[in-house]
Amino acid sequence: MAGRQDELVREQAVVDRLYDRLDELRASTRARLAAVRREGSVGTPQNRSERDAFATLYEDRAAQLDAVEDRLVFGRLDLSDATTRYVGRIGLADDEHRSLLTDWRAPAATAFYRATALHPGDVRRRRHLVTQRRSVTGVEDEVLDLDALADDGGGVPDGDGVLAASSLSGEGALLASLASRRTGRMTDIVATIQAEQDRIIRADLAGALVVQGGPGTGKTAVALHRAAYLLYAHRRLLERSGVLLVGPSRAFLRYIDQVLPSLGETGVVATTIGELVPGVRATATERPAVAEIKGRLLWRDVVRRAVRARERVPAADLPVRVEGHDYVIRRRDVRDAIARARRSHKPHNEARPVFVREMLSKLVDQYRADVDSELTPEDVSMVTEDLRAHREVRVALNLAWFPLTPQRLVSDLFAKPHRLAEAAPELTAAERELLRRPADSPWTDDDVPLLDEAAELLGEDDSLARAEARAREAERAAELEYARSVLQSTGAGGGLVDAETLAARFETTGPRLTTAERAATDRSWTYGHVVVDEAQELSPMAWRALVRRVPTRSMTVVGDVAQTSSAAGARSWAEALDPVLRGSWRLEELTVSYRTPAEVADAAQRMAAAAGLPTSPLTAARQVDGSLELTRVAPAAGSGHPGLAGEAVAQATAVARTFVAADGSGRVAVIAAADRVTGLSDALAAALPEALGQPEAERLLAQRPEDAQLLVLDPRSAKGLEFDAVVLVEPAAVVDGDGGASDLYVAMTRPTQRLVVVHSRSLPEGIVERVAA
Ligand SMILES: Nc1ncnc2c1ncn2[C@@H]1O[C@H](COP(=O)(O)OP(=O)(O)OP(=O)(O)O)[C@@H](O)[C@H]1O
Repeated sequence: MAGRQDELVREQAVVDRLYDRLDELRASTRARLAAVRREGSVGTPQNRSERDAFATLYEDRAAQLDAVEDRLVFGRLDLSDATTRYVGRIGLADDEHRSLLTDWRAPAATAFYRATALHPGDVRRRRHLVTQRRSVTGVEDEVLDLDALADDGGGVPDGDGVLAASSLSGEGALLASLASRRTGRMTDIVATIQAEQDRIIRADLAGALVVQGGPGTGKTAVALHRAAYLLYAHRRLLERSGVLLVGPSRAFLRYIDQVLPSLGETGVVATTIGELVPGVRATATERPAVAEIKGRLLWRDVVRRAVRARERVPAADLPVRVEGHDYVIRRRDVRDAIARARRSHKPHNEARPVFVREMLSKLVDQYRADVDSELTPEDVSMVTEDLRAHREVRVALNLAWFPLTPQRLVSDLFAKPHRLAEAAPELTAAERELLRRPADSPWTDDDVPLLDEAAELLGEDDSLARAEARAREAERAAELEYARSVLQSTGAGGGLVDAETLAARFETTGPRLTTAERAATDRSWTYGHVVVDEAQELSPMAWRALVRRVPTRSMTVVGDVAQTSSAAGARSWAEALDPVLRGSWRLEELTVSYRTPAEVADAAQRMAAAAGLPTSPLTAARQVDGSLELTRVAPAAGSGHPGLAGEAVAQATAVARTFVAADGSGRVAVIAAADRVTGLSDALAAALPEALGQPEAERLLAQRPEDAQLLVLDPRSAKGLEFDAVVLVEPAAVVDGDGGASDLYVAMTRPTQRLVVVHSRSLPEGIVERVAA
């Protein structure tokens, strides 16, 4: 063991040096930040704005340096020119700019993930360093060029050498990471990215890349590491335009929210479809049949027609009397004014001033004809203002060109049957009836793409724009005042620069926000790249809303069409993407399951195949003894299945004893059809004190749902998440639910260690392997 010990000592010296360097950089960044802050808010606005910019820069850098503490360095490459390269979370150099540590995203680190015994390139040996806090606790070597190492007397250190021909890179480190207890938060995989994943992570920025893969193949991990890679490789472009990450739910976004910061990236905007439109928050869930209808692309036309319906020629001419004069709001004039406003090609609300201006000028013409004399410009503006202020005129013009918000437009469509009938003739009466709901109903995820469509066609409400313009004017006046005071106090200005020019130079562009903050509050922001996870759930209308936000179509789309549970989601990528991306997307596939043990993955694959789901091939990376348990319960007499619930609770507490630790690690989920969740949850809570003891029961029951180590949930809520162990209750009932066999596929593939299936009905086909007679 002496060889191995020596290696550990040598590596520890390197690791110490790297952490020392990290500490030095932290200290100097903090010192600079403190110096900038000390200067405070004195000086010209320009000085202040420069200082703010530096403060933000140093704050970001300090946060980045703090975030890389854990496993700062994890790899080493021994190259054929006898040099050594260390790979870690960030790049570090010494004072003379000599590289000490290579950022995992740099081209020089690619070989760490890609070199194989067959194609070693210039790599002779790849070493994985295992560290705990700042100590090196293990090394794992893969010798890629056996001849070269034998020549110079090198070799595989004893202990943890791994097969050079292994298909998994850094197998020991990988398997250790896969078997580790789950914490309820996803961790990065930067030390053990596999070659097929690395190729996707580093793929070109341009175009839409679709990553299809079965459950647990690392799609989410790959999508997040790709976002970090793209920000590194295209920093100038993406820092200005931003990266948008779209996930299926807030709970999911919380599950993954530490991954990017741990990779030193904090500027990504994360959202769900339900939060895509600022000012709207979807809180309700749609019935599947309604979700399917709302997802259809026909809403493109429906929303357009609904907007057009608010630009309308009245049924008859309307006489009005204003300040003693008689006018007629003529149908012909309204028709012409509508045509003129439409020709401006502006969105509805923004084109409204054109319509109003046109109508008022027609009415002034009537006045002119009436008084039969030339009008001075003052006369014209007085008459125009009288007309504009007159209530009846206002009402008539509003009816002809109604200013409205996206919320009002969409809500009216569902609350007023005649509006929907007029705008959506392609829907059947039964479908329209399904959509009907009161005007004040809460928004659902499926409404949001329709609201976005409406916002696009309506544009800003000009009353809002006017209010903003007034606010800007006030701000500008304040700046002008400030500039005057500067001119006075410095004695400058002798005809060379006036207060207004100076004010224009000082003019701020609003509060100083980061790209991410600005992007998140601006509906019309266009991003440099969009990453979509669980993308199979998106409806055609949701795709439209997303594509609108990335005109370059630079996207990473990850998902699994065999796991689709939304009625509006995709069953094939071509069906989902061709209408919006017109064939300009490329497909990659991931096929190794890193999460689910082989026995469980195989059962899930058999079930999915028997149910006809469009699965990708799936090979499990590891075997775990006893990972699949099937428990049949006899249906109990009387109402419901108390026997089933009782057994589920007993199994859940038993696995909790094995997997849930008091230090907060370990996660166990009971997954059941949605209508059983509350009952099972109550039964489990009631059983805990006796099963696990009062203190442990209290500890577990006090946990917030998002941190719960033992919880009951339905398959849809479990999507994208993982647990050490899962107790799956009555799979046949899961298949009977809205998500069908896809939901069961999701439920079966959540555990990293053990799946316990408790059932009273027959198991869906495939779960049990049929042995040929
Ligand atoms: N190269 C790797 N090294 C270590 N762990 C990995 C690697 N690839 C994936 N994993 C782990 O495998 C698990 C599954 O990954 P992930 O959640 O990204 O899969 P997924 O394909 O998105 O799954 P699902 O389809 O169920 O949403 C995670 O715990 C992830 O950290």
